[in-house]
Amino acid sequence: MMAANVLELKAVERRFIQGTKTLTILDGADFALQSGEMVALVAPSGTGKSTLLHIAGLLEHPDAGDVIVNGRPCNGLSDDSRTAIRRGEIGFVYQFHHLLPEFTALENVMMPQLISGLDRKEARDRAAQLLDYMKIGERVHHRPAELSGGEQQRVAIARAVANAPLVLLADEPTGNLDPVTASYVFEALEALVRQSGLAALIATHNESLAARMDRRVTLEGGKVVAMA
Ligand SMILES: Nc1ncnc2c1ncn2[C@@H]1O[C@H](COP(=O)(O)OP(=O)(O)OP(=O)(O)O)[C@@H](O)[C@H]1O
Repeated sequence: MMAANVLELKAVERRFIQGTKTLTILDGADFALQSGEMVALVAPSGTGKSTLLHIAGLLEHPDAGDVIVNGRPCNGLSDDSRTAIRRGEIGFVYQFHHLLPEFTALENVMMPQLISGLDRKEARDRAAQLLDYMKIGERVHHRPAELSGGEQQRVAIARAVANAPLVLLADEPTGNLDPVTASYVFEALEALVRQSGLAALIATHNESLAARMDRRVTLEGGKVVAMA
């Protein structure tokens, strides 16, 4: 049996008006991500990787086409329903960690779970477990500014998966790190994805990390195409 598609993009279009020009960034982009799969999105700067991830993560609407999360077409849904799907099914990791500076690592990972209605004890236990898994165990009570760049990113990854999403979308998650730290953070991310059966679409400029994923796609003429 084929694995289920947890995320699909169907004929997605996205244009931006810049001055008098219209930039066509996505032009009939189709893509499908199966559960348990790790896919690298590798494309030159400015071709639309972030745009595609934002649309896939229901942070932006496409101009045409649809995003289907776990079999559910999302474009026609209300903002509240899209937000509920985003919070429950999708985790996002950015190049810069975007952790809340006044909260500890543990509290940062608890936050999305508390917003989803989990009680403090459950949220704390799961956060501690995830941080342990990401090898932050000893530093859970540190604030982001007291953590290294690699540690901050590992906390951001733990936070992204705190609500046990189906899909993890990451926009250059190691882009801000030196190669050794990038590789270490990626290893932790990979282990987490493999262990949880999560599906991940990861934009990266790092060829050696891309080579470790199940497949690689790029953007050409506004479409998603397979890479060798
Ligand atoms: N809100 C916006 N308004 C106008 N133009 C935009 C907007 N967002 C993105 N663009 C343009 O769309 C193009 C694609 O941007 P995007 O950020 O998706 O590229 P990217 O492939 O992620 O680039 P990078 O690798 O540099 O992050 C760029 O030319 C950008 O200037």
